[in-house]
Amino acid sequence: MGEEPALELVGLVKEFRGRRVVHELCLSVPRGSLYGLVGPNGAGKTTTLSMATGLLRPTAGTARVLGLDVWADPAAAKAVMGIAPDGMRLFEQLSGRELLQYVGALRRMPHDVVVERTTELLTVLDLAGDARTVVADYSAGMVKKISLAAALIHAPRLLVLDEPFEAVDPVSGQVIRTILRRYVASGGTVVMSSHVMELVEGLCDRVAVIAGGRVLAEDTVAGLTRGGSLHDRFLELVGAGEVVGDGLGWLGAGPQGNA
Ligand SMILES: Nc1ncnc2c1ncn2[C@@H]1O[C@H](COP(=O)(O)OP(=O)(O)OP(=O)(O)O)[C@@H](O)[C@H]1O
Repeated sequence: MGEEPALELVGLVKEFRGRRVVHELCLSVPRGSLYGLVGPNGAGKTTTLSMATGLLRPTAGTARVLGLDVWADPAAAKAVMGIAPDGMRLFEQLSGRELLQYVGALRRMPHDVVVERTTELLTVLDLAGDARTVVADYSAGMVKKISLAAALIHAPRLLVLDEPFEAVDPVSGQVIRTILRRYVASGGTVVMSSHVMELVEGLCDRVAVIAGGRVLAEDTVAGLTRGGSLHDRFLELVGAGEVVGDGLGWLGAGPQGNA
């Protein structure tokens, strides 16, 4: 029998007040992959990742992390995962350093290890100068970076990141790419959602395209793009449609402007 996948979703369903937004979704993320999840706004990426990581109870279906059932055995599954969900509520009145030390303590890590890793993460992510600033005063990009640091501090085996590059400057973006590549090279697995096709194409080895709560396609980047670009393949799969057409004719400085 082969190794269990790093993440395996089987028949995941989510309904909000009777409205189904994720439809019996199945996904298998092999260990050691850098896996991209792409899809239009409202496709169900965040909902799926939230169910996969124990943040949102599925209406039906199962999520397993390295063979551990996320909903039947949440403590064991969460111990091997690092997660940075979109819009995660952080303890904002803590400074960046305090937040990482708090997360390390929650993970029951030895204090000296937490202190050492905190300093290293803050330095690498260019947050050392703001280590004493409360997270409430961080910019959006800084929040992304401190969330990533919090997800990494216990050296998880699976990293699940919702839009990790959103609002991050190019230099930090490069640092994060290097961290993720290095993490995967050392045996970790990353699942990340993104709207930036070029980024996913350059960074990920496998991709799933999700729309309307269903997986439309799943393959290696090369298998999916077949020599073209992920951007074009994405538009082809989700249906580019007519982008604006003749709509918004009122927009501009014409005679009816400000009417
Ligand atoms: N708490 C909620 N209550 C009701 N509907 C919700 C809730 N959360 C998400 N939805 C709906 O579920 C669908 C999927 O949303 P989700 O946030 O998972 O999409 P997404 O792919 O992450 O989108 P985006 O790319 O815009 O972040 C949307 O139609 C959204 O309105």
